[in-house]
Amino acid sequence: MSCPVDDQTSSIDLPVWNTSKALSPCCLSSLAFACKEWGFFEITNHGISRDFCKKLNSLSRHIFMVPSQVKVRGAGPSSTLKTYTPHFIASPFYESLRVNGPDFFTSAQTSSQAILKQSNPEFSEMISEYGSKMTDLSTRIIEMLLMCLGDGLKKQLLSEFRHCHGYLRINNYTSESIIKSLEEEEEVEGLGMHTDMSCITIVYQDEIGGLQVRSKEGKWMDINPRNGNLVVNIGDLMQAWSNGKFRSSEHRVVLRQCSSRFSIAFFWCFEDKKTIFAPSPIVGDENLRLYRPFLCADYLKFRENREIGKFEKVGFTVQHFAGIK
Ligand SMILES: O=C(O)CCC(=O)C(=O)O
Ligand SMILES: [Fe+2]
Repeated sequence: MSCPVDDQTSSIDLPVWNTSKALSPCCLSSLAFACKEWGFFEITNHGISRDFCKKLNSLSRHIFMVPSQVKVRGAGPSSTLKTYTPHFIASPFYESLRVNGPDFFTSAQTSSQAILKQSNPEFSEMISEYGSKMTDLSTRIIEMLLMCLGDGLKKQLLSEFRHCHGYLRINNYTSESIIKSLEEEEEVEGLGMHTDMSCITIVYQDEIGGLQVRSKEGKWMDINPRNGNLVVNIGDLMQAWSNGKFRSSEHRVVLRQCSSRFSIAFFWCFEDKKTIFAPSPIVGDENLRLYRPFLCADYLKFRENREIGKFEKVGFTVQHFAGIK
């Protein structure tokens, strides 16, 4: 994983949804196309300013700066609490802090208290605001996706998502010594190829960039959101629920010659006890189902247990778990 990456990449122009405007039929069809082809699109006018993210970055940095043993000890056994993911789990260059909704404030207080040995109300307030904005956005994104699937489906199927819940991962990528030794064009994987286990994920990444999506042909494409846009991607649960109408794409993060990178990923997921089974109006009259029904919690367990120490490595996706072939 620490080997330099040497693929040739190009960047991809994703459609941008201006969430403060009414959705035109043309915008809806380009979003529908992007969700099928790439499983990725961007959103703008999302209510999160650059200054807000910079401030959150600097507050998070205080937590990440704590010595490694203190963070691991403070967050408790990561296998049970999953609060803090230290370096060398997903990659040598990656660590992350998880904050659970719906009460983001309390969860952030607990995490910061456990690691810093004192609460950090400013951090918790900001996380709470971020979490609640992401929750609202997720609901609207799901509505938009249902509209992409066909006329009238939003009304018919929205209740399927009524028990969704969200959590955040604050991601810190650092690798100063290795990154500094890289040649100008060289890259390393900060987070290896994976698919997300969510319905949808909303990602803020700082100006360093590095997020890439893998095309159907296996080519890595850079995602460089402009003007502070957030990136949205389809996760495995949505791919299965939509009977493959939306694609949960493999993606990764590459690091170039820089000392650190900051991102926040918000995962919007079905409740653990939901049975994922594509509704008939989506599957259509031919009834060609691509996935057998499965319990959401069972899929999460499958992913977690099959990848001891490997985080969200691809190779075990919803296709392997529930795909009908
Ligand atoms: O850091 C990023 O930009 C993306 C992170 C990601 O893919 C994830 O946390 O699942
Ligand atoms: Fe991801």
